[in-house]
Order: sequence, then structure tokens, then C-alpha cells
Amino acid sequence: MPVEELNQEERDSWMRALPEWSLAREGKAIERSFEFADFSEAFAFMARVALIAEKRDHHPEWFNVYNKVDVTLTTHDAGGLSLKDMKMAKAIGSLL
Ligand SMILES: C[C@H](O)[C@H](O)[C@H]1CNC2=NC(N)=NC(=O)C2=N1
Repeated sequence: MPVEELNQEERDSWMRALPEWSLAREGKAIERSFEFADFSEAFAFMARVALIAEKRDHHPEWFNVYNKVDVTLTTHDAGGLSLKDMKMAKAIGSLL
């Protein structure tokens, strides 16, 4: 089933509900940086996100250095942001 890209109004409404996330890539992605006590905590977070990603078949782009994890969400199949990214962002936030 094709995944629809959100229109600007839907996108902006979701962004108000996800204030910790920022638009990136000219509105085609959202990003958020996380900081933990150490690498072990950061990697534990990534492991939990990985399980959610597999369950949803929706995978983050991310970059980790020691205790920091930068997460970018976008939907390749939609060529931009979809509901999947926003729901994933919400699920990631509820892990903390
Ligand atoms: C075939 C499979 O459904 C797709 O490749 C999935 C897997 N994970 C994905 N993750 C993300 N972020 N975007 C996608 O479009 C996507 N598509």
C-alpha cells in the first residue's frame, strides 16, 4: 500500500504536537538529538527504537557518537514526511 506524504497543513499541525522535533531537509524529514549518560544508555535506547522500527517496518536514519544519538525520520516510499514518521516520533518520545 502506498504511503501518502503529509500536506503542509497536516505537517505543521503534527510539528506543533512534537515540539522536540525539528523539520529538516526542506520539510521532507524531522530530526531530534538525544543525549544519555554514557554509550551504554545510548545504545540501549537505540535497541529499543530498533524493536519499534522492526515492528512498524519503518526505520530511522541515525548517527551515534558515544552518548549522543541524532535521529532523522523520513518516509522513502512517500518521498517525504508521512504519518508513519510522526507516529514513530511519538513512540520514540514515549520511550524516554
Ligand atoms: C519494503 C519495506 O516496506 C520498505 O522498504 C520500508 C522499510 N522501512 C522504511 N523506513 C523508512 N524510514 N521509510 C520507508 O519508506 C521504509 N520502507
